[in-house]
Amino acid sequence: MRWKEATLLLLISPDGVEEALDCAKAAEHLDIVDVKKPDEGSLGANFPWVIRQIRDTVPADKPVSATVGDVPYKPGTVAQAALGAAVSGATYIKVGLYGCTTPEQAIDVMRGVVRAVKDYQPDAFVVASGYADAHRIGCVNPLALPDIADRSGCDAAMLDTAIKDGTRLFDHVPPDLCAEFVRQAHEAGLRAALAGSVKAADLGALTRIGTDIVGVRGAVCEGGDRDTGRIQPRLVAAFRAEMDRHAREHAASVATAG
Ligand SMILES: O=C[C@H](O)COP(=O)(O)O
Repeated sequence: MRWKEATLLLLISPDGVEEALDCAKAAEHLDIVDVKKPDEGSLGANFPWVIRQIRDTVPADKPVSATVGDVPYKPGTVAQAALGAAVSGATYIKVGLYGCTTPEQAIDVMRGVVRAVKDYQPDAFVVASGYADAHRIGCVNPLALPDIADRSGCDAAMLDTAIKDGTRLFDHVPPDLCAEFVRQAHEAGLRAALAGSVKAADLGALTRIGTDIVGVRGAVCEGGDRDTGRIQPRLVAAFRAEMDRHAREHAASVATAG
């Protein structure tokens, strides 16, 4: 995919084909459609045929991403699953390194994923995801993700939250540490993606620190509820409008400072 420098992209995660249709209605307001199965975890993997149906549902110019799951430390299993997501039509492949307790384990898993996916589709975009609330599940430190992504040949480092209990990205990794995450990712030539019950109120900070992709579900679901609410095209449009407003304000303040 061609990357617009210094632009925050919006990734929205429908839970299946019906919600992907709602994303398609709001296609002009989003950048990436991310297939997941929230009832199987924060980065729960959906079925291959769902990925394929969603690829057929959303406009061809919108990349489809797929989560491979909150994965165990089983590099062969995960590499094979990641290839399955790519064969099913996803061009962004996201892996949640849930069962990796050390950077070495995480690198092991992601090297396998990168090889499996890029042997099949060299321009696929591979994302290594850690968890902002890693301390609650005992997995690898979130700030290790840029180095893990870099050393395994990924395209992006990401953070999400593992436990969706209303706590947000910044509750676990405050903005100054997220800024360090983004800085390290950029220094390694990677993109930085951030998610975790992100709300419109977080967009100012995410914009200022130079985040490349913001991942959202709950904030664009009816009632702000990622489990019982459905994605609403009008909420996607409103969220995008807030992103655009912050982008304009940030550009103006940079121009003034310069
Ligand atoms: O990748 C993005 C996630 O689906 C974020 O979901 P959430 O905003 O409900 O935490």
